[in-house]
Amino acid sequence: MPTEHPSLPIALTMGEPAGIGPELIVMAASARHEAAPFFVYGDAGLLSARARRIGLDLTIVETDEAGTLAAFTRGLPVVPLANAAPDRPGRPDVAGAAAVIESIERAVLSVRRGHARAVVTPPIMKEVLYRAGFRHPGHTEFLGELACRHWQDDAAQGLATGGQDRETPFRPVMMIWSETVAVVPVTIHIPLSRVPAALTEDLIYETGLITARDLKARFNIAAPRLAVAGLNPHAGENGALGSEDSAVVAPAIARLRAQGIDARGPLPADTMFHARARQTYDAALCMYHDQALAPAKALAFDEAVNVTLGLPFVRTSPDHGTAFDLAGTGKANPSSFLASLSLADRMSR
Ligand SMILES: NC(=O)c1ccc[n+]([C@@H]2O[C@H](COP(=O)([O-])OP(=O)(O)OC[C@H]3O[C@@H](n4cnc5c(N)ncnc54)[C@H](O)[C@@H]3O)[C@@H](O)[C@H]2O)c1
Ligand SMILES: N[C@H](C(=O)O)[C@H](O)COP(=O)(O)O
Repeated sequence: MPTEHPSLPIALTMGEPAGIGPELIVMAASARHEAAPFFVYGDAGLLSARARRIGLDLTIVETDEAGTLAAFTRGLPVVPLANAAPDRPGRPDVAGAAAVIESIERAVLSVRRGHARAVVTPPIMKEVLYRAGFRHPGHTEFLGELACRHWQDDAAQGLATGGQDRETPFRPVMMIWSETVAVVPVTIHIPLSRVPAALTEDLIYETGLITARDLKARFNIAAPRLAVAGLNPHAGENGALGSEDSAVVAPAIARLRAQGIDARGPLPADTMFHARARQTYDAALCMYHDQALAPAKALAFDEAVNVTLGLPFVRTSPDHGTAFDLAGTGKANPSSFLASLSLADRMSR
């Protein structure tokens, strides 16, 4: 599955201009993070201003895609956007939304066009993008659409796409990964009240298939072990505390097992994250966002990485959000962002 060229740089998006994303980028550039070259689709004025605010003396080099590797030897390569982003730390503004979206679109296209080998995205503020008309719940879902647009549509036009057929849409799957624990929310950015209806046997089965496939292909785990959480307390307590575990989750697990995948469950979610339990699986499939992300962030907030599985390219992101309370102060911890760069580098080699 990996098709990227290791000598290519990694493309960064800019993230929410008012959040900590821009300062994480300049911190990483300043640290010459493990020398895996990267560039950013961003606003050079904003990035310079943010570097100055947090006391970093950083050379910003505006360039085009062809010049990014050479520019990385001199500083932070920035491929300029058509849209501007205001430098107002802690004060998100819909005026920056077009730049945020453009940055994501161009980073994905840069991989498709062979200018980059992976995409790393600092956090976005979803609500401000919704106000600007953004139709996707978050990056994960938007990246799935961009993959379809650039890989599937190219396949339909007969262009080479590394084996992608023109019929099957990409299904992005969120995984929060760390050495401590890896979790996959089957439903992602939806209100809790909609989870039971959204949770179908097919959705759980397909999410499990994609997770197992990408753990093999991208993480070199020969026979991935999946632990599948139940939806209800005590995984439904034999139907006494809810029917979904036996009616929906268990049949999906049976289908995964029939495909040769080592999937177990439905397991009571409250007892599957303690240290001994975590030794028994490579990823926990969880039924809703916080069932997955709360344990992952509790156990590994500073180093966990958000990875999108199911795409024809590597995408990672830190596990935290925009942290408006820290933006512009220089106090944000860059470790999850640096881990995202390292993992993107490793996965795309
Ligand atoms: N990848 C993404 O795009 C992504 C991920 C998560 C949240 N978000 C967005 O971020 C916004 C804010 O979300 P939130 O407040 O729930 O979570 P958050 O992660 O931004 O902040 C939660 C707490 O953690 C702290 N924190 C976060 N990152 C930190 C860092 N690097 N160093 C030190 N402390 C840090 C913050 O100061 C805050 O106290 C929301 O709009 C959400 O949609 C985006
Ligand atoms: N659900 C993620 C989290 O809470 O960390 C976050 O919102 C990021 O999602 P995207 O990568 O889809 O934007």
